[in-house]
Amino acid sequence: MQKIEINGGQKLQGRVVVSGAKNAALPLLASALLVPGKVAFTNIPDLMDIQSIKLLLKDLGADVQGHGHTVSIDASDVHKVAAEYDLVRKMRASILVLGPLVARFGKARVSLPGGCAIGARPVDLHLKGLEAMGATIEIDHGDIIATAERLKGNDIYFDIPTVTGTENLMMAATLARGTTVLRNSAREPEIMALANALNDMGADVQGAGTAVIKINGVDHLKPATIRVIPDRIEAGTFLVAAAATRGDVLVQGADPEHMGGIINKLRQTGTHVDISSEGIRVQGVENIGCTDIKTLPYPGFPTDMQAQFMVLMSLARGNSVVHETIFENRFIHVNELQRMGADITLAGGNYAMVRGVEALSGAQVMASDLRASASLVIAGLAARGTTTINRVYHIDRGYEAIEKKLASLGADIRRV
Ligand SMILES: CC(=O)N[C@H]1[C@@H](OP(=O)(O)OP(=O)(O)OC[C@H]2O[C@@H](n3ccc(=O)[nH]c3=O)[C@H](O)[C@@H]2O)O[C@H](CO)[C@@H](O)[C@@H]1O
Ligand SMILES: C=C(OP(=O)(O)O)C(=O)O
Repeated sequence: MQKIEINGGQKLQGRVVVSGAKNAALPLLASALLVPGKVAFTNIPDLMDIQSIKLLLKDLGADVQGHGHTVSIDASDVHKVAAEYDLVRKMRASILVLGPLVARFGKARVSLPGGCAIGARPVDLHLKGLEAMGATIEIDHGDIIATAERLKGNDIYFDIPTVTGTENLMMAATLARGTTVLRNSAREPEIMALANALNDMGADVQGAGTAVIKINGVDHLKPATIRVIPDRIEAGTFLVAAAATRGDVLVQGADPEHMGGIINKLRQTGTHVDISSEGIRVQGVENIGCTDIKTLPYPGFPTDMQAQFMVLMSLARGNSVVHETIFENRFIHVNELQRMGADITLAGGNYAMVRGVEALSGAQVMASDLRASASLVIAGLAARGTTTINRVYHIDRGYEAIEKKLASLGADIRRV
């Protein structure tokens, strides 16, 4: 099993180009199932999760072409509506094929995603929404079976703003009869990107990016060419890595409009953040200030940046409180950071108290999930000595060529 080895202590310096967003690309690729024709995508990130969804779409009978950053999907000849357990278990976002399949083909069978390291992550709100649109839902031997001759528009209220739930229902509603209104929708930039793409395909989606999304159903969607937005979490990870190593990095192509929560917190630590037409530049400071973090749905501080930010707080002067409100078990990185000398106490109720230390020290650590892995990489970059991160496959789900990008900024990092 591959590991990443880092000799810490180098200040990151230079420029790095942000990749396309994983969490935008996954629903966009799934949305191609709605179209009887070829949909072309550019700026697709080269990641394991993208390989997983391409395999799933191929298995359903879609013609999937291209590699690297350009992919086309032609779902004219889809002959199978079942997403198998082996594909779904590798990537929870496989649930995103449920809405498109039932909307276009009247039936879908998708293995129920299990819990994962960061929490139980139920999909009940996806299923209730589809039921409200007239689908019959059964759970059979661990699979969700959804059937509907044609979905019907309805007024749907999400108990919790769910990102993939909003995306699934928005996609399903494009081909439903009549109007669907989604209330208390998630407002993440990836949802607006999906709505724009669906509209380019001939759908009528209004209000994405706000809590109320209105979708007037149409009979067919048509091919289009879609560019994936920049990855705000990858960009944020590089910015935090620059701040933690007291470096100076420009993340080219990062969209500051999508990153208000992250930029605000970086500035509260005293880190210099400059926004220009090229992207976002961070200049780290010796005396990193402490700040409290509470993860919230967008536009609040993203849970997908919590682990990385905790490393910065571990190096700050003073104490910070980190409150994770989205997932019930997203502190698995804490044990590993403690092994590197971080002073963090879990206070229950999803609170962590972080007392800043002078320096972290390199150690053997274990990655447990995607963003936990990113936090260990940042810790390794800032630490004194050598850090070896085991189970590094988690990071390949969501970071394109991470060690190459970091090496280009002067990090002493390699895969072994
Ligand atoms: C592929 C993708 O885009 N993944 C992102 C997406 O995941 P994902 O879409 O899975 O996360 P959700 O927004 O659905 O989850 C938010 C909260 O709602 C709960 N919930 C969700 C659905 C449901 O039917 N019932 C329910 O109770 C979840 O357990 C969680 O506590 O948003 C998360 C929150 O920003 C991010 O961490 C993930 O990176
Ligand atoms: C939790 C994440 O992804 P997923 O929802 O695909 O598990 C993430 O991107 O941090």
